[in-house]
Amino acid sequence: MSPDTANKARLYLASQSPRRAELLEQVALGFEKISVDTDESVLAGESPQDYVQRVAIAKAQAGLALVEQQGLSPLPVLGADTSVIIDGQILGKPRDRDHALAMLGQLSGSTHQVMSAICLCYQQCQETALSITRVSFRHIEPDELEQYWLSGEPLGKAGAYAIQGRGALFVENIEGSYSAVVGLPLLETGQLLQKIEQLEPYE
Ligand SMILES: Cc1cn([C@H]2C[C@H](O)[C@@H](COP(=O)(O)OP(=O)(O)OP(=O)(O)O)O2)c(=O)[nH]c1=O
Repeated sequence: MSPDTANKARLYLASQSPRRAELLEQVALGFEKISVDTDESVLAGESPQDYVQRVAIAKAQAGLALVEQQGLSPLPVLGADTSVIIDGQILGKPRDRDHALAMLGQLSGSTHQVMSAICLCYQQCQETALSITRVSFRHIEPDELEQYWLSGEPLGKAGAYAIQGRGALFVENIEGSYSAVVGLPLLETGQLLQKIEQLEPYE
């Protein structure tokens, strides 16, 4: 494993999302990436808030277990989850073209929420934060949706769009945290890291 930035690592990023790594680089928070595999199925009756937080916690805990198993240097482990919520429905990453077009069709001409949860685990401590952003889309024509799918951008993105990419052409308004929509609420990440670094190390 090699450091992902020139800065001294302050945390492990338990994520395969290139966006999350880029966001940490943007604010010069030194980190090392670790890879974990987490089941992202929604539980019956689970609220969107509970869902994103539970998955972020699961990713961080899986990362912490890996760090301990491999005897890596002890640093906080960050897990995150981002979902798009419309009419109480949780939209994750699209399975295929039809799924992506159905999601984008739902988002067209309306307002949705993007929920991004983070969890930092360090020894016996666990801190979580939830960021909720409102995003409004203009109406999108069916042929635009098709073109957007063909660009390849919807795959791997919650709600089948990327605000940091061509998806920005659909965004009429955003109220909340831009970085949280891209995948990692940076304000909360900095705050939780500071908080967890100040805690007494576990004896
Ligand atoms: C809404 C939106 C989401 N996304 C991305 C962020 C996340 O990578 C992805 C949501 O899926 P996640 O399950 O949160 O993350 P992931 O599977 O990509 O990565 P990992 O679990 O390994 O950490 O959607 C954007 O890049 N731009 C956007 O505008």
